[in-house]
Amino acid sequence: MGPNAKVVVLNNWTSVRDLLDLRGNVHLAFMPYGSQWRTARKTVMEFLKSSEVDKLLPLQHAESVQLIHDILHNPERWRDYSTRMFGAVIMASVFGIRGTDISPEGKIMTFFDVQAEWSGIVAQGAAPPLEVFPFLKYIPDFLTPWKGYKRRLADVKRRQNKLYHDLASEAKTRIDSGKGQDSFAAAVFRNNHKTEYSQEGLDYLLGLMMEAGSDTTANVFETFVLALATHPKLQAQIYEEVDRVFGQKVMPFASASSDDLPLLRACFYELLRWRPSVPMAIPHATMRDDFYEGMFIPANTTILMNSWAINHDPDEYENPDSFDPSRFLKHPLGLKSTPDTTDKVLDESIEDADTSYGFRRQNYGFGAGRRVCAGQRMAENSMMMTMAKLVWAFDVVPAHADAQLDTSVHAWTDAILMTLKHFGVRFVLRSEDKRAVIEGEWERADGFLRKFE
Ligand code: HEM
Repeated sequence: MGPNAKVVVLNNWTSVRDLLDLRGNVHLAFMPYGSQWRTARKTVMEFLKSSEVDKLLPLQHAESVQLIHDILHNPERWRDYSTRMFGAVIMASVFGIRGTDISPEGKIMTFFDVQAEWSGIVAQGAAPPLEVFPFLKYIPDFLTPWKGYKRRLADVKRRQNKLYHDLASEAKTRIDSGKGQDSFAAAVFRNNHKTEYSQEGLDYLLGLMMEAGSDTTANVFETFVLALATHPKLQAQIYEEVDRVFGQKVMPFASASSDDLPLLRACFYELLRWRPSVPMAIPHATMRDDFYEGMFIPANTTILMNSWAINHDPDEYENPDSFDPSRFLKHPLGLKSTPDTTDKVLDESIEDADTSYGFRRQNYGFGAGRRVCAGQRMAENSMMMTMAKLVWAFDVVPAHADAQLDTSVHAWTDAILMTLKHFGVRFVLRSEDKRAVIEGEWERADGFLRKFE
């Protein structure tokens, strides 16, 4: 909760547009909106703008080849490999370091471990509501339901800081020795005479990219695997599309610009709508007093954007709880009708909002307002690359033919970042010829990825 213990939950897209996108007088609870944030956002946007991010496609291709090769050889560990892959794309592009290790002590798994712990600690209801009941701080820790909360928070923060610091130091040493010159870290170190980040600021800025870009994307990919296993007819249609474009002899190289894969792209949009991995986005907070539709919202009120409710609004989406990518083939925003666009003054500055639909965003899975996800294009490239290869290589089926896989909300953990609980799937190689193609591509990919060692 915000410092004044007040919370406003935005449950429809028009209130998100009005309060976050058009007024923009809010900031993120975790890093106040101010000059420090503006500098960081500018640095991050420079690296994540489409023209720069598309240069990472060969890396995303090579890493996704490794993912498919890993699944082919050891399908039981597919989730470890998916975690590794999305972490490794950020490690290589941000720090210039290759991430191959999937042992629990390796950098990527340590990162995911710390991240899961942090996400659990800050989840709604897991932290003591000290702003509402200040007397709680006088109650001995062992008598509260949040027993050990402070110690756990301090411990996770210490582990996180150490990990970020170690990664930044390793990147610096490599960059000083002439390696990793085109990484985000190298650009940040080169320009630091202008931006003047402290050591802690640098560690945090680089760590933030890892935090923001890896498990979010891994979660969406894992949801795709579940969607394939539970929608065999749809899977056959996606395979048909991928096969038509790439054929049998090469592994797909797909990206956000692949206009010849409309169904695959629709799957990406539908995954973000159906099961948004950050269902309440990141808490924002108002900087000053405000009025909205007759309501007074004092400064320092926490603003929660309920992407889940927006994405499942039955007035806007046909059968909102069904996974149905075709809705995005019928309507660019996946809607059953066009929302009213006439009542609001439009502001040309909103990124990624479609003016033809009254500044409604294409989807709300990436948040909204000034703090909207900076990595949307990078996420779409990574997802298109991996989804196309997965479908090209394997038929994804439930582990037990007669078992019904759960796709209800109960199949996910309840935390800031929704993660799928265990579910059983098998990956059936589509043809023996493809095994040889995968092995050949893997050799080339491994050669490419060696430059990050
Ligand atoms: C499908 C995958 C992804 C999802 C669902 C996602 C979702 C989000 C959400 C919900 C936010 C908070 C927005 C808000 O508060 O309104 C966010 C912020 C952010 N995301 Fe993503 N994200 C994804 C991938 C990425 C990638 C690949 C990167 C690249 C490193 C990235 C970088 C960022 C950054 C830097 C921010 C913070 C922006 C700021 O505070 O100014 N994200 N993301």
